[in-house]
Amino acid sequence: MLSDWAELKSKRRAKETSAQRTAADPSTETASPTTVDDVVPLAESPSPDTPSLPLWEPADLPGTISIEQLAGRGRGLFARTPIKGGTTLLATKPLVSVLDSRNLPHRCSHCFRSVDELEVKVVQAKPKLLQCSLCHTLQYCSPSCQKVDWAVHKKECVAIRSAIKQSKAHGAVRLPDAPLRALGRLLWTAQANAEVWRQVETLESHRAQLTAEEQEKFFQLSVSLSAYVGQETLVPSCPNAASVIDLCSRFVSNSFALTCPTDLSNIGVSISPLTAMINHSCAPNAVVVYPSFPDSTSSDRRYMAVVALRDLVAGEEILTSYVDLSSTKAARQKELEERYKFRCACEGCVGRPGDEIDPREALACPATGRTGCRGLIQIPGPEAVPHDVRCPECGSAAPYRDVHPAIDAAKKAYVDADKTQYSDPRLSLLHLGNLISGLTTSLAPSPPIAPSASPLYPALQLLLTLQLHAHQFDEALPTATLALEGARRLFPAGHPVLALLMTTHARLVTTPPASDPARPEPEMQYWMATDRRVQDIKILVAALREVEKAFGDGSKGEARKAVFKGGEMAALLRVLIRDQEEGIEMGRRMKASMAAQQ
Ligand SMILES: C[S@@+](CC[C@H](N)C(=O)[O-])C[C@H]1O[C@@H](n2cnc3c(N)ncnc32)[C@H](O)[C@@H]1O
Repeated sequence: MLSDWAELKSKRRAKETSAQRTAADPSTETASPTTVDDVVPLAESPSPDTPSLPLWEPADLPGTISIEQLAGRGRGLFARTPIKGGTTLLATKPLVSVLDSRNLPHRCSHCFRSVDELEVKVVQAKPKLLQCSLCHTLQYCSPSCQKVDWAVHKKECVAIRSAIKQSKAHGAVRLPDAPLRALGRLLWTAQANAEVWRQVETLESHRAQLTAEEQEKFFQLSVSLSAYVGQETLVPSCPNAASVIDLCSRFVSNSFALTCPTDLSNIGVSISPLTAMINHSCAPNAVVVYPSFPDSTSSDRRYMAVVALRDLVAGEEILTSYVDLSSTKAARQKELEERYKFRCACEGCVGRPGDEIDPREALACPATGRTGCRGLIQIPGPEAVPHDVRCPECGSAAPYRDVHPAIDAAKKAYVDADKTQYSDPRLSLLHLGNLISGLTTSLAPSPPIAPSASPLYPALQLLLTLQLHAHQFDEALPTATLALEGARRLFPAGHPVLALLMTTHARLVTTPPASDPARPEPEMQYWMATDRRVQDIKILVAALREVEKAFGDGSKGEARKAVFKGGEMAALLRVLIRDQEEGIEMGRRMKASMAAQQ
């Protein structure tokens, strides 16, 4: 098969020298264009010639959902009946999920819980993860997780050991990265179960639309894959070069970020052919989450859920966003064209009448501090001459001078902060502090940038993560408040990012002072302020309601819904609410006994 590749490469080079690049499949050579825009025949408008993908009916497809073939965009999932917002539309187990290399040492490789999440359950002793004694790479939270995972890990373990050995011979220990390990697991799973490969083959491949650079990247990936899993595993599923490119292309356009159930950070990658049938919109009506149902078996924990963000009508297409909704339209469209090979013409990109101002590129109303006006002003283009800008909501005017240089400098500072967040979080905090003051103070006399605008919103998100990690809770509260204000403009109601920010905010405002037996007064006074504590419970309950909607109702039968609703994050909030209720009860008893003594 590698000779097949060599032939493909030399053919391509030959074509390139004559200023023409060829498509990946040698049997269907077509001249390819030279820029992303003209290389890719983008699926902009429905094309009646689009070949139909197999209409595979998965066993776990609920009766409320149908699969339909759409001209120009392949298959899609549709609501058969009206469905309430917050309903778990799909609860499915991905074919493969793997942790990225950064998370491998800290999380169970079967149920993906981190040491911190285990600590919530096992209070007495700091829990430890069990390491695979052969590869010393994967960790497990329990012998049962390790035992279940061994079915695939036994092959992966040999491959990882061999990859580590080879990398050592080249001077540095290098672990195969997450996409390679995910593809490896997919191939080993398919070897044992032919149905798995049948599902993989239903995924959309964009082989014919790849650029020369992508072909080169996939060529490198396929060489690494072949070395990692061995020819005997690769060839039965992918007998020729075209089929390996298809596999790589399918992986890129159909894989999902595996996210942590309690902070939504990316921790790895998943493949689910059922969920991958959902098409994209920048104004989505559904979202993919991993609620990690509490108090359930390890295989229950690994469910991927698709949750309705709002009520759906019968016949409505289910649409999720493939891209970060806080990024600008230009950035979203670039990613969709490059990775998913279509030009997005959704409501979020084309806009609705009255939606002229993009909150990602806006200034805040200059009167906000005085009047509380929540209006936004679109940032004028860099060529705009100094003039006054006006808030479209309250009409307040402010002098405007070009803010683009300050925003560009802040974007650079954000990239630096993002890069050093793990290696040097203190430096990251410093960069973010400079960035935020640059965006607020150096914009004067122009109005300040809106908290939803780029790069202030991503900077607030990163700052919040670092402050929480560094236990800087007092500093984190204003950051969370501002980030929540920005997020409300960027994400549709019911979105998990809003639920998470509401939860973080609620936890920061309701955390009691630490217990100190030598100085109990602050804690006593805290609990005896029962009216304020009752308000705190309301804040926590409001966050819980959001989380229950955003992470879904579990949809696994009424009896289980009470526990499963909202997943792990809701379970955590229920514990906090119970603690608060117990604290209030304690405060009331203290007040009563003090009154009795007087
Ligand atoms: C994860 S798949 C979605 C399901 C796909 N339609 C199928 O039949 O397998 C992603 C691919 O679907 C197509 N797609 C998704 N959303 C689209 C949209 N809004 N407009 C056009 N094509 C879209 C693109 O080809 C994209 O690479």
